[in-house]
Amino acid sequence: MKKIGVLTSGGDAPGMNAAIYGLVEEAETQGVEVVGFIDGYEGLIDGKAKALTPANVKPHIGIGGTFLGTARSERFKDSAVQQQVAERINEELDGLVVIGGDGSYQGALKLSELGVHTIAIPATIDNDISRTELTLGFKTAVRNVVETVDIMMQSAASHHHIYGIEVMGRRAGDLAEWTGKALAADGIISKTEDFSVSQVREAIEMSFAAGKSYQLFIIAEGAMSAAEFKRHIENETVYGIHDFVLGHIQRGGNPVAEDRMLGFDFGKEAFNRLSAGDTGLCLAVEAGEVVAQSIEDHRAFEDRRHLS
Ligand SMILES: Nc1ncnc2c1ncn2[C@@H]1O[C@H](COP(=O)(O)OP(=O)(O)O)[C@@H](O)[C@H]1O
Ligand SMILES: O=P(O)(O)OC[C@H]1O[C@](O)(COP(=O)(O)O)[C@@H](O)[C@@H]1O
Repeated sequence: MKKIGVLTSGGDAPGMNAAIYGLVEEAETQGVEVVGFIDGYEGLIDGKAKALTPANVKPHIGIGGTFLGTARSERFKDSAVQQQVAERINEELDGLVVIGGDGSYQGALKLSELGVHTIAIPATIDNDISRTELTLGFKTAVRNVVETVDIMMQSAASHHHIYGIEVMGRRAGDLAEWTGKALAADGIISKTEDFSVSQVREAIEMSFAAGKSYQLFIIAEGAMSAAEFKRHIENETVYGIHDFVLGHIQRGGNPVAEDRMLGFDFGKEAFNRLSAGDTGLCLAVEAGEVVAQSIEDHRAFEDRRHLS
């Protein structure tokens, strides 16, 4: 193996830069060159890349986002484009590492079917990839939500307000569940079927009766919007709701140590897999260890707690 490529794709996730570092550092020990494609599959299509070394990647390991840039590339979904890209990559490189979420995995699978040696690394704040205990960025997003809501609650407590806060997660409820627990929320709506006006009313009444100074409901974006939550509660009870969408504050921020360390491990393992001649694999955490699985098995995401 002489030269490999790496790209970050889909929603950025803190820890992506650490994964690139783990890959580049391991590659250097084996004398293998690494190029980083700019803006995910967009850079792959246009041949936009830069040479990566441990020295030029290291300054980014403590920073959120991805210094390579990322994109949601519609162009790459076209099979003729995939074919052209695969032909070029097969001439120029000995392998490719794709760092991204479940959408990016599908692109990685296509490339591997077209003969490009491809390994995928799970990176998304949603933690919505099947058969891995963790995705890169999730723990940092949990930290972001908890610290932000802690601040918001100081005002809520002063006014005895009821907050309905919508968190990200696309179709998955992990971010809502983890942060709701950490914040001792009065209710966590992580799936649509978790929502019941009477339960929310009861929770508010119990909370007030217990003398709590504020009420907090954490809502997964895939379950319902904070605006919908407010509408239901205000139409069907006497209570008023302050609704918030936390938005992209959840996705940025310097990665927590766990996301950096996991990134290093994923990057290193991705290199070792390519070096062993593997392809069509994605990395995962199982019982706390980094393992490799077939990307194809992830197609249906059937064993995750996805929302309908
Ligand atoms: N079925 C597919 N075939 C080929 N490429 C895909 C497919 N689905 C997604 N992709 C590529 O992966 C990119 C990222 O996917 P997206 O779902 O936006 O984010 P994530 O990877 O974070 O889930 C898409 O913009 C597209 O370029
Ligand atoms: O930033 P965008 O493009 O509006 O996308 C928002 C979506 O991206 C995420 O933040 C991350 O999703 P992915 O990692 O799957 O791309 C979701 O939680 C959210 O639904």
